Amino acid sequence: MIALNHFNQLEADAAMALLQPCVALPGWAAALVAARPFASLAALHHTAKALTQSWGGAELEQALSAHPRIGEKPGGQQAHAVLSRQEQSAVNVDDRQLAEALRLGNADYEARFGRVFLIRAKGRSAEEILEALRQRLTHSDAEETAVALEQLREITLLRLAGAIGE
Ligand SMILES: NC(=O)NC1=NC(=O)NC1=O
Repeated sequence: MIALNHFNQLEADAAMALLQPCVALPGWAAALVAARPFASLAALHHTAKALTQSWGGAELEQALSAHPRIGEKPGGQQAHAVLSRQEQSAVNVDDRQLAEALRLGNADYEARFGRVFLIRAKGRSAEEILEALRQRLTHSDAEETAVALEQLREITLLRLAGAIGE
């Protein structure tokens, strides 16, 4: 984590590199970097959130390339893989029955919507995630795109909060 005033002063490419693991949408990071300097963390988060409002199906598809399935903790040391593992740390898939239910749920979701099931995993147990997955399977395409985008916004802003602090 770096301080806001340090972020404000970083070279643009270093600032972009810091934001890259938040979401695989370079346009969002570039717009946030261009909006510096920020007078407060609240101003940073206000702008960061505002910049997510224009996201639609295309952005969701692009962003999902950097999100592993729930329950499939990604390998490797790339920043977004490390973050995914941390976010999914509470998803206790040692319970084999639960792990299998998540695996099947992911498969059902992908068959229904044609993309990976995305949920803000931080602070949620595997049971809560499975329940959300089952509930979201009942959504229309439009409803589910909106819900998945909201989860992407939550994950992005949580990662931003982890990258830049006081
Ligand atoms: N498919 C997913 O929902 N992935 C993820 N959710 C998170 O909160 N972090 C992830 O990588």
